Amino acid sequence: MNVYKKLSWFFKREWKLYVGGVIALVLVALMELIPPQIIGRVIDYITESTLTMNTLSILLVILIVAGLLTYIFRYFWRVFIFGAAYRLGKTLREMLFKKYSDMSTLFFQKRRTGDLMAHATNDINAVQGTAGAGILTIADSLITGGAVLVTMALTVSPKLTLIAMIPLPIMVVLTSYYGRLLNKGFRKAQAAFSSLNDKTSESIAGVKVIKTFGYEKADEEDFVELSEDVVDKNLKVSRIDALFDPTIMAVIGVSYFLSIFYGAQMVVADDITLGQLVTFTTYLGMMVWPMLALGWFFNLVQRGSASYERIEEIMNTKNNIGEDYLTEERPRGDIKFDIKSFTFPEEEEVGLRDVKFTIAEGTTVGIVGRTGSGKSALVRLLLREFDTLYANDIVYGDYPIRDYRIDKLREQFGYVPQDHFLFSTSIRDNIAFVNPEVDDEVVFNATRLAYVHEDIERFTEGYDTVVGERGVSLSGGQKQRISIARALVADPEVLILDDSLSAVDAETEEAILNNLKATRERKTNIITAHRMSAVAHADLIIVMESGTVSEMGTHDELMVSKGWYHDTFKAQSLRSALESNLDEIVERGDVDGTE
Ligand SMILES: Nc1ncnc2c1ncn2[C@@H]1O[C@H](COP(=O)(O)OP(=O)(O)OP(=O)(O)O)[C@@H](O)[C@H]1O
Repeated sequence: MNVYKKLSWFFKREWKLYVGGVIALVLVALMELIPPQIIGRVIDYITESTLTMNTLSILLVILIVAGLLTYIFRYFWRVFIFGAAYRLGKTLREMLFKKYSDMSTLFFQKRRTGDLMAHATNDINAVQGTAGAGILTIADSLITGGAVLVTMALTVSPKLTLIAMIPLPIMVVLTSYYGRLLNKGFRKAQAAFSSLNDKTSESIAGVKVIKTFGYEKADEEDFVELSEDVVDKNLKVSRIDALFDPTIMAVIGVSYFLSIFYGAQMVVADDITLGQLVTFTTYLGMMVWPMLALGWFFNLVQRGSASYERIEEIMNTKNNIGEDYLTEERPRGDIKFDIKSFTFPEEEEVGLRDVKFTIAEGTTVGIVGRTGSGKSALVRLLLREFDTLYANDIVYGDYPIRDYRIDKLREQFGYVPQDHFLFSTSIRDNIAFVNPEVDDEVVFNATRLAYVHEDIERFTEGYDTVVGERGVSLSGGQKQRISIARALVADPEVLILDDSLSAVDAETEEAILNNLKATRERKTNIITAHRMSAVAHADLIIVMESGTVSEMGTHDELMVSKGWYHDTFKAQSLRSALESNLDEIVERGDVDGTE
């Protein structure tokens, strides 16, 4: 029942619909009381030989009117109560989606996609069931059941009514016990469904890897195993489900037995007429639905509670990004990194330590270093992906980054992440993502800067080409350059390219960097890269090594100091010179490629 208390905010909001629905249910219950009365009267008139054509016609007209009104009121309770439940589903889905949108990347790192999707679908459906069919079943069972009981007592015999109701408490005890069992089983079934959901989405996303490794069969077996688990858990729920109806029918059977046993004796003793006994048993037949509804109610409540608890768990998860801020100002100015130590969430080892450097406003800073040295971690800290896990601070302009409103801070950046992502929509919409209303010229300008305009023009559908799941596959380099164009459209104060030139050849890289140099002269640029050529032109180069800064300076300074940067730059230059020489030799035909 707790779930209703938790949903009280919704019932308060939609009370009019629920009151309307319950009134319609009461009216249906009242209308349904009429036919048994008429049947009893007709039987008694027949046994007393007093039935006239006139009386019969009046009784039939009453029956028809009652039937019509029942039809109308049934329609209204459905619209009111189920309508309210759909609104609950919509509200919960929106709340959940907002929560997902507000959460940091860490949240998504820890949760499985399928699980998050299952919350938004299956769990919400179960809660919706509690607010719709749940309310219906309890209201109907109380109203119809109550009305039938009172009528039985008032129009036939209170004593016989009491006798017929003797088995009722047994039913209430048993069905609420089944309900508790069902809660546990249903939670497990929902969790199994989440895993299956997750497996499906991962297999679809990773279909290329699965196929190239010839892993289809093993993947299918994994899927079948999870699918069997879902069936197994749901079968357990069904076994509990299956206990409800037979228990209720058995209780009603006992009630019938008691009513006929004692009712017949009362007819013989002239305490009630035969017509009254028939009316009584007809009413008892009408108790079948309210009792089944009561059983269903316990069932729905437990399903709804299990699912609501799962949703609540997500809603109560705290965002690890602090939401307090000190200033409404937009960040402007130099960016000063002063990180004493930073540890990744749930890690023990320090990820970054003693990182101290300044990115002057309007300059270009390159960050290089071996793989895993902490280049992306620096960028992610600047974007406030991890908020509270480091000592000292990153100061942007006048305030530490944590003192700005997060949306204002992030608006300053145009970020091209390492694992770039394109939406399943047109290339144009992908590029104009931050501002769909932007002029085509702005989009073209960005794609020219990112050196991808001509590639896009070559597609039959040009900028309207749909990418991803529902459209063409783009090359890694094309995706990267479209992602760069997307970041450039907003002409951000700070452009961050996190290893974003890795999939383009050296010439394209040079062209893009020249474009950026020419157009972003007064803006800040942060470029992380593996190719030293991508940062050689930067005003400041930071070399990272095992989470700390090992070298820092301009290209010329670093070449003089002859450290890792110098060695890597030399080695990479030599390799590219050799490669281009080799290309020239092959082109001239001096080398027979086959031998
Ligand atoms: N969320 C995380 N939790 C724990 N460790 C992490 C997390 N993200 C990154 N790391 C670890 O931190 C280290 C630095 O990672 P980072 O991505 O910053 O390296 P990088 O220099 O950008 O590497 P690459 O050039 O390969 O992209 C790596 O050892 C990585 O495994």
